[in-house]
Formats: sequence, C-alpha cells, structure tokens
Amino acid sequence: MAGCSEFDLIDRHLAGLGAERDDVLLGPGDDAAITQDGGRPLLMALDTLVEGVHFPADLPAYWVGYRALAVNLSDIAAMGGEPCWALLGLTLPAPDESWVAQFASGLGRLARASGVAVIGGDVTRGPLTVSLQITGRATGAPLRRDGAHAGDRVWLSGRPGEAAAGLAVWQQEGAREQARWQGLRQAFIAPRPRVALGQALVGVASAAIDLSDGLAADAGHIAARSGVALHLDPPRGRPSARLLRWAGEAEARRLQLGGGDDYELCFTAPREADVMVRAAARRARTPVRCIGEVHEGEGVWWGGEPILDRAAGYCHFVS
Ligand SMILES: Nc1ncnc2c1ncn2[C@@H]1O[C@H](COP(=O)(O)OP(=O)(O)O)[C@@H](O)[C@H]1O
Ligand SMILES: Cc1ncc(C[n+]2csc(CCOP(=O)(O)OP(=O)(O)O)c2C)c(N)n1
Ligand SMILES: [Mg+2]
Repeated sequence: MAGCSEFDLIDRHLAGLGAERDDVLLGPGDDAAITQDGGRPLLMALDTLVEGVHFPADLPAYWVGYRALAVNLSDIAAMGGEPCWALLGLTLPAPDESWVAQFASGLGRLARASGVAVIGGDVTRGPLTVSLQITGRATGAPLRRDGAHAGDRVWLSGRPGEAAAGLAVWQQEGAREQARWQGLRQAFIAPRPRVALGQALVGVASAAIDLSDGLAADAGHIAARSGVALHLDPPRGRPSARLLRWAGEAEARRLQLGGGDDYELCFTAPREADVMVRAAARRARTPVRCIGEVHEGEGVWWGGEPILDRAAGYCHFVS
C-alpha cells in the first residue's frame, strides 16, 4: 500500500476503532466528532503540527503556538461550535525555555481571546511536534459536511490561496519582498479561524467545512459526504487582487484551489437563505461570497469542468 493517502489509511484501518457507544452522535469523517452526555452535544477535534511539514523551521515560536490553536479552532468553527477546552501535546528536541515561553505566549493569547482553557496535555522529547485536542460545545444543531442538497448555493469566506502564497513569500523572498507582500505572509502566519461565522451559520447553512488542504479537495469532502456535486463559478470565485498581483492569473488559481492552509469556511445554504447568510456574515464581521451551486451528481466542478485531480489538494503521503 505504498503511496496511499492519509485518508486511505484512516478509512481502511483507523476509523471506527473501539467500542460502539450510543453517546457517539458522529464519529470520524467530519471536522469534529460529536458526543453527548446529557446537556448540549460536545464537539471534539485534534490536529497536529510538525516542524518542516506544517510550518517552516524558522517560524517564530509565538506563531507556532498561535497556529496550533488556530487550526483546531477552525475545526470547531466549521461545526458552528463554541470552543471551550484544549489539551496540548508538545514534543521538543530540547528543553529550550525561551522557545517554550514564546510558544506559550502565542497560544495563550489566542486561547484567552477565544475563551479556551488549556486544561492539560503532555510534554516529551523528539522532533518538534505540536498536537492539540480541542473540545467545544454545540451552539445548536452542529454544521456537518453531509447536509448539502441540490439547489443550495456554495459560499466561501475570506481569500483562499493567500496563505499558500504567504508561505512561499516566507520561504523564498528577500527582506524587501517580505515587507511588500506582508499581507500574504500574514495570511499564512496568522490564520483567523472563523468561529463567529460558524456560530452565526448554525440553523442557516446546510453543510460546512474548513479549508486546510485547499478549496477543491475540501469542497470535495462536502460533495462526497452529501452525495452531491459542487459547481463553482470562476468569475465569482475570483482570487484577491493582491494574490493575482503576486502570482499571476494561472498560479493564483492553482493556489486558490489547491494551496491549502487557508482556514476559511466553505459552506452551503438553501437559496432562500441568502439574506440570512449575508446577515450572519455581517454579525460575524466576516466577508463571504457566493461562488457556486450544488447540483445532483458528484465531485467539484470549476467553470463546468470536473476537477479530477485530487492531488490538487494537500496530501501527506502523495508527493
Ligand atoms: N487516527 C485517526 N483515527 C480515527 N479517525 C481519524 C484519524 N485521523 C483522522 N481521523 C478522522 O478523519 C477525518 C479526516 O481527517 P482530517 O483530514 O485530519 O480532517 P480535518 O481536515 O478536519 O482536520 C476527520 O473526521 C478525523 O477525525
Ligand atoms: C513548511 C511547510 N510546508 C508545506 C506546508 C503546506 N501544508 C502542510 S500540511 C497542509 C495541509 C493541512 O495539514 P493537515 O495535517 O492535512 O491538516 P488537516 O487537514 O488535518 O486539518 C499544507 C497545505 C506548510 N504549511 N508548511
Ligand atoms: Mg486533521
């Protein structure tokens, strides 16, 4: 099975391990699992950051800490939840106290701002790796990947593609260019998880996902889980002006569809909910735009053409 993706490994060997419990409302396959023990359902997710894989080795510790929480908040956002508690697993090559202090400062600041208590974890020696488990509360019926219907519209927050460009700026450009493309760089370093938008969309959106691997691949998860096709419209999904300036038309499209690291929300909602979607976005002070429609069928379509190349999205074990 050399060359299989992380999704193959999960589907074939890891999903559904252990006891069957009737307090598990949703297991593997969505942005977070849903469990219930009286009260409101709980949302649980875990994401790991590995140095050199998820962030460049020269990223300041402050931003490593910030990102470790931000990417997990994004999963709770995609379910429309309220983030509450986190457990932190930290693997360090050496006990570098000033690095850990900076890391803690970045993580702690975002945790306070988002109302999350870090209630435990684990510290070990090894290659620099940060694993964070987050638990949130549902604020209503959680947004899931499997609720899109033919006839719904497809919506997108923010400016996907900018973060992948920002990583390239960080890695390739000299000091002058770094300053010139500061906005793109910031999109990678400090993603803004869309927690307020997710919550505002509860009861409005029919399905949602956060974008970590790239718009094409992640929209593909909504399509697959909902049993529908997502038809995206290139003019409405136009990349931002600064991304177009930095990358040019073709590369901007590639970054937008397959760059990853965006931590924006892609969601669907019935046509009749247009006004409510716009009101939710205003309440959450988050820019959103309609970029397409849900049809019967399968897969993600771009300007009438199917996006067949799943490798367009980030995949850990496919180069
Ligand atoms: N080791 C594992 N065991 C069980 N389920 C897993 C494992 N790793 C990932 N999953 C599940 O597979 C789904 C896809 O994972 P992933 O692509 O990491 O999602 P996300 O982009 O939301 O972080 C998620 O529902 C996740 O919980
Ligand atoms: C140094 C470096 N190289 C490449 C990338 C690009 N990258 C790495 S992982 C990833 C996808 C998101 O990570 P994953 O572990 O798949 O997150 P999940 O989908 O589980 O939320 C991307 C776009 C990066 N962030 N940093
Ligand atoms: Mg994950």
